Amino acid sequence: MKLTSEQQAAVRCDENLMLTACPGSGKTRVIISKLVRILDTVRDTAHSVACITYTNAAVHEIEGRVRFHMQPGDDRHYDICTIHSFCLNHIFRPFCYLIAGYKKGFKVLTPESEEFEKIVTAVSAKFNKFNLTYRDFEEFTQLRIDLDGEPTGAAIERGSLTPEIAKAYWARARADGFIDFANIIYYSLLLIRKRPEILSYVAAKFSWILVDEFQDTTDLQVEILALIAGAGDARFLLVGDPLQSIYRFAGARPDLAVDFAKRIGARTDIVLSGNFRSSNPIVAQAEKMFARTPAMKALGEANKFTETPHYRDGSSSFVIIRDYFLPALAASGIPVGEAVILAPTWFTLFPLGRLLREYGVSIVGPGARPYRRNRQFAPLAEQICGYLMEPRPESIVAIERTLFNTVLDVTGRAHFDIFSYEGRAVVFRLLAQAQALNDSFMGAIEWLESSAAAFSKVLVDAGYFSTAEQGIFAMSVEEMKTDMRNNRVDLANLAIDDLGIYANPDAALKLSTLHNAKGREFTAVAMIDLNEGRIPSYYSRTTEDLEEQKRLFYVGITRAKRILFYATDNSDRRNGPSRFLLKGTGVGVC
Ligand SMILES: Nc1ncnc2c1ncn2[C@@H]1O[C@H](COP(=O)(O)OP(=O)(O)OP(=O)(O)O)[C@@H](O)[C@H]1O
Repeated sequence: MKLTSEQQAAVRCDENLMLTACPGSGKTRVIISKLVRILDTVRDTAHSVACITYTNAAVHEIEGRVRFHMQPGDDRHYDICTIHSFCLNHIFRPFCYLIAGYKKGFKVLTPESEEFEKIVTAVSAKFNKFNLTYRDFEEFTQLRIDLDGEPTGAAIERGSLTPEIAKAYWARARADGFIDFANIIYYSLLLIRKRPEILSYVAAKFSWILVDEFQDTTDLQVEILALIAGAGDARFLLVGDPLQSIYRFAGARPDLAVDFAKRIGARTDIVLSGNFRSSNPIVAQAEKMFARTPAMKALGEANKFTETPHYRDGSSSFVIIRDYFLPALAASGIPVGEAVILAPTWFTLFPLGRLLREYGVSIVGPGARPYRRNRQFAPLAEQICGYLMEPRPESIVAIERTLFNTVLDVTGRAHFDIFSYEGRAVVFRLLAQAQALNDSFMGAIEWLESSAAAFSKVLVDAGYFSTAEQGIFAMSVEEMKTDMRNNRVDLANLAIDDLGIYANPDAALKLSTLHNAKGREFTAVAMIDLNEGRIPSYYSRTTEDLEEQKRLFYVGITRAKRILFYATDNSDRRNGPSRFLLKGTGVGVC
């Protein structure tokens, strides 16, 4: 793997290091090279290296890339994980028998699980809250615990939850033997704080701990790492970019990262300043927002692109995307699948998505589904609707995989023959049924009801479902309808394409919030809704809030490789262009 001299210096540094890395600077490459280098030193010892990343997607990416460098037996010496799985596997699981309520074990309460839904519904009912929307459910996933053990987080500070509801939720989860992500971190901290023998056991295990996206590590997480650092000989490579810290609402604070680095005496003099992602004009925009020291330089292939970033003001985001962004993509020969529309909040993306689809552009939705993802018929229905929208041979493999998981979910039986010739024939039968129903021009709800019945019959004939399991899809459709009604979806006008957007077709235009775009890159980016009040949002009152909004804007700019579009909406005359677009306070395009 080719490394720049800055990247090499970071990999070779054998002391504690806090590495500040500009956007697109190849942090992943550095972390992988470091991991491979450390493995050479721990192979014949009892030690390991932990590589803590921010998301499961990052875990998979690093795992996939590290595999090429591994020797047999190496897997005992490294763990690539999120901070939650680090705490779960190395602290909470081995010692949970010490905690009342978890003495006999536990199950993790994931937001996709049915138990999560049951617990949230039951606890909300106690507080007289019924007909929950996905926002209500989401608020429970945002709950956190502070260093004193008290409930906190945006859902309490500015959402609809109270500390009493949070406590009731956790008590109920615990009574049922479940633990959520917030408590995994909290109990792990308690265990190592109160039991020195546990702390030294954990600290002795690791010779190195590598932490990616360190700027978004929360107070409790930093405390856990600090205790481990104080109790053993583990060295730390902390990689991050304080200018991309955008999770304050989740408890992240860049100043904590700096304090921790000081506490462990980490070097801070190595910096990655080469950006391999973006063109010169885009890097120049980012530098106007935050001038870095040393300045960020465009070093990658995108260097050859010269398009200057555009600003457009229009009567709606849709009009700007239709009249300027899509033609700009076409003029540069960029497929829409390589482009993204980024907005400060997801709710403006829904109506935009619908207008774009009506205009004939296939899109990948803003992520939030109007029904719960664990509905048993939903994944298969989405994949098949995706295929109806855009019949691509690659989608067949995804449908097969989804069918396998759905059958496993419904029946508890793993039918590996789904991946055989016979299995593929069943998939084609499902697609033929789906197409026939689609051809009769029905709405999405009628299609869901009819296809639930038709698909069940195909699966019974194929031997994947028993006759007793035949009605499960229909029940699942009823649950999806209830969810959608609660989420105020206009069922009468729901189209089959509305469901297909969740199947994630590669060739579709992506719609995402700025937050969800973190860590990703796109050939072309249109940032929309860039009005005062939206970014910075109305909620941003303090200097810290405003700084965080500025960093969010910066994350948006730095996702682009070649084309960057800024759009404001002049339909609401009270809110002019965001200060981040102006000279002096921003990129200076208007
Ligand atoms: N030494 C190098 N030579 C050529 N390309 C490189 C080098 N290092 C990294 N890259 C490429 O740069 C791109 C950006 O890398 P990566 O996604 O790791 O960025 P990042 O630092 O995580 O960015 P961000 O903080 O914005 O998410 C990748 O396509 C990667 O392959």
